Amino acid sequence: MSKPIEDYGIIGNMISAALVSRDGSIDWLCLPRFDSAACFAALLGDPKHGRWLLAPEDPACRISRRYVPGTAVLETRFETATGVCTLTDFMPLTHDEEKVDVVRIVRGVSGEVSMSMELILRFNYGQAAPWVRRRDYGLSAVAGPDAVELHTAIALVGREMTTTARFTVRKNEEVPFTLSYHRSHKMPHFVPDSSETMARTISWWQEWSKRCHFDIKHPIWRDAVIRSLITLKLLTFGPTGGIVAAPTTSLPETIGGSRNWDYRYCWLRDSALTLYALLNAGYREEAEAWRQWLLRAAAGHPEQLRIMYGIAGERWLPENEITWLPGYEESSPVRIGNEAVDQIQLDVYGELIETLYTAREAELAPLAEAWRLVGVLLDHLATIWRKPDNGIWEVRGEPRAFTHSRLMCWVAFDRAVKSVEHFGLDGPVDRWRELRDTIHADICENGFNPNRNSFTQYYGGKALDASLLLIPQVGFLPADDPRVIGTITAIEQDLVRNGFVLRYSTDQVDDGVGGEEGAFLACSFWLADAYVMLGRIDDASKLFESLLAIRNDLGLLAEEYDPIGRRLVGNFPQGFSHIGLINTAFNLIDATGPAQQRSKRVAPTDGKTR
Ligand SMILES: OC[C@H]1O[C@H](O[C@H]2O[C@H](CO)[C@@H](O)[C@H](O)[C@H]2O)[C@H](O)[C@@H](O)[C@@H]1O
Repeated sequence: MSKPIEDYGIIGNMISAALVSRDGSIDWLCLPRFDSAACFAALLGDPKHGRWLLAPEDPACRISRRYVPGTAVLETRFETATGVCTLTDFMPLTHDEEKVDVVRIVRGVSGEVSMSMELILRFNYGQAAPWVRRRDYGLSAVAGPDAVELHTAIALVGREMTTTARFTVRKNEEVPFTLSYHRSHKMPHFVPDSSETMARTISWWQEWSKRCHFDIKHPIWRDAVIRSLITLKLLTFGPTGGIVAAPTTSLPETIGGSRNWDYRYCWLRDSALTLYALLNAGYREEAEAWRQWLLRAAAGHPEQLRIMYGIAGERWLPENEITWLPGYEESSPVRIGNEAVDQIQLDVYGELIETLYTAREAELAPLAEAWRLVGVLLDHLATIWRKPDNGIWEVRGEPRAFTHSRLMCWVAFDRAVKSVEHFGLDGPVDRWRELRDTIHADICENGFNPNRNSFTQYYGGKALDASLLLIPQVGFLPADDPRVIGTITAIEQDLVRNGFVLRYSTDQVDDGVGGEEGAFLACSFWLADAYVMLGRIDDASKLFESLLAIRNDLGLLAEEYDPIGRRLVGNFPQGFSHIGLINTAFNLIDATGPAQQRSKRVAPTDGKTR
């Protein structure tokens, strides 16, 4: 039986991440990297697909939890009839991509608590039961290329391919457990001292989050922004700077449906908004690493530009279904890999070129190869911008002339022109200006439906699309242009469900998948941004507050929200949603926030305290 998505917290070390449920069970962990096979996959099945539980034996205990402030160290507090204890979960930082540890420390707070542990290791996404050997420090488990060592002083019992233990913890006692991954042909390693490692991990995260520049006059929003930044950092693959969209695969967009995708990859689309979020919050180093990742990933022939890449820039991400996992609340299939990698999505040219332009505006070190890449990409884009594509939402139905795709083609040429104008860079600027104007006219003529008084999802259609909320934000038309106001009004009328915004209506648009989906949270943040740009600050604040209210108790958001079932759905936690939160918060506290910066093509404020 699956647990609500809200029940999960994330811990991680910028190599991989684990989901820990309220009841003390790690139900998702891929080792050694985000995109490796999971060794705990109960999230998409049940405990026999792998999990690691540490919990009081008393099922009636009261549970509360929090992150140690400013960190990714999770603390769950269990109150039982006989005493209170905490469980602290974290993943120590590491420079070695192949040595990844999870540390869990049970600490007595008062009285005594009887605890039990259950470890079910199933490598290869819940399928491969390992060989388990007893060791003087605990156990070692091997399955093919993978091995883990469990270090504990507690006596272990092995039964039916499950390792269990029972122990009692009293006030001020600490009982640590560590699980350390290594390649099975290599030597195991140890986490030297779990308490010291915890102290080091806490202080690293607190130093990191102290760097956030967000006005302390708004403490609640500031906390939300810091949690979102920590989440974004946790989605970063440290060695390369790539940022995964989410650490999970196949958490469904509709419970019981088939809209289940693998998000453990890096999308070019999410890049420009990520850069604004990082730079405004003062994280230049991370922004620089992200830009470097983008440049390495996109390097090569412009016709071969992909819309997403693996965490090190891999291009081969074939999509397969895992038949032995039943899926979250029976939502099948469970997919590994993502077929969208081979799609044509023309907006990515605009996303990428805007990211490089913004980096230059923000005075990240100028890179000659970045400008060369822009020229090569635009030569190609000039020949293909009229082609039908799969669009921002990666539809698997018929390719169309999506309005948002063309909008971002306009952005691509616009930012190139601005680069020549602002930085004196060399390029065929007259040709780019001409193409920019041609695309602008084309969108206004074919992407706007006068009868609906709205821009539409694709040329000649009637359906709406929430991506059109970005029209003023990217500087295509001012927010008070009647066509923009008409589009915002139409979206408010047609795409808002119980206060949250759908990407499009699955009743009116055939996206080739079937079934419904929840409200896409990034789109709700974009509506709040559009309100800010229109000066409707109260509406923006209200919407932002209602988005904050649907975060789980740890401040985490999934990709979508089911406004009828009132629960988070989709992959979790999702970068796009948290990027939306950060950018909207900055827009709300500052008239020159990311939406204005983007529309005016000026630099993010680069971390100056507001
Ligand atoms: O639901 C349709 C598509 O959903 C995924 O893509 C979404 O997530 C991406 C990453 O944040 C985002 O860039 C994209 O715009 C979203 O639609 C999925 O990966 C696709 O395969 C799927 O068709």
